[in-house]
Amino acid sequence: MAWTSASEPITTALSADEFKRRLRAMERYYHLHHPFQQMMARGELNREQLQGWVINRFYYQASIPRKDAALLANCPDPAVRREWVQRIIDHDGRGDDPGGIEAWLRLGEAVGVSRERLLSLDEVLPGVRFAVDGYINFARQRPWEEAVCSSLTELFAPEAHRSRLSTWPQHYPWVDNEGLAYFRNRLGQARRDVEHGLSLTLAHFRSAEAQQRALETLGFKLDVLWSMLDAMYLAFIVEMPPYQAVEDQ
Ligand SMILES: O=C(O)c1cc(C(=O)O)c2c(n1)C(=O)C(=O)c1cc(C(=O)O)[nH]c1-2
Repeated sequence: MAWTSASEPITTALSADEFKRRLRAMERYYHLHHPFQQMMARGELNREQLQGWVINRFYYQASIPRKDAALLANCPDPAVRREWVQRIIDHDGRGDDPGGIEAWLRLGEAVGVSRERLLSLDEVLPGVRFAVDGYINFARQRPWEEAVCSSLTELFAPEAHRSRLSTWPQHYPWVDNEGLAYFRNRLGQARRDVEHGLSLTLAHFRSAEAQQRALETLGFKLDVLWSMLDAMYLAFIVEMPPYQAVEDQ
């Protein structure tokens, strides 16, 4: 895998600063750099392609609280749970706050996809489903500290949200600006999440072996995000959705 061969194995325990630097260096493989997102930022997606991204990414959004609930179920530390539970509330909402999943449904409406169509999950590509389910299952099966570490791609997410906020109004003026609230809301939430996730990762991955495992865990998560976009690229850009060859016969 690209991110493993590009990264020297850790053989002696790194200082916190050096370990953080190594985690941040994984940004090079973040999905922001995937050709699909590059096309999105350059305004090269047509309406159906942008809609396809919103429809498929909805499966990720809808699955994040289930992933976080799996982490909580594995975590015996009430202090960690007390903070981590906020992530579920951010997505599901509470009281007057409708939450991130609702914000994504509004993003769907802003790009011309009804909430019924998003909620049905009927158009989620199998590759996207497998990648996202892989993330949920990882949180179910692995120690909670690794699930914490796997969320650290959020270190890099604010740049992705900022890019969409600055490029969409210019390139996709037909998208209602109100619909971009999801990206605006995540800027603050991701910063807070990352501080918590990073401090837990620094505290729990101290030996060389553990730090190496942390890099590999972050690499696994990069794979999840990249694979989702590979599936979308094949279906919407190459125009080779699953089973098309069979159906064309
Ligand atoms: O739009 C993006 O590029 C992006 C990336 C990520 C990420 O890096 O996992 C998340 C999000 N958005 C996001 O909105 C979100 O709520 C979120 C939660 C998590 C996580 O792993 O717990 N990642 C992300």
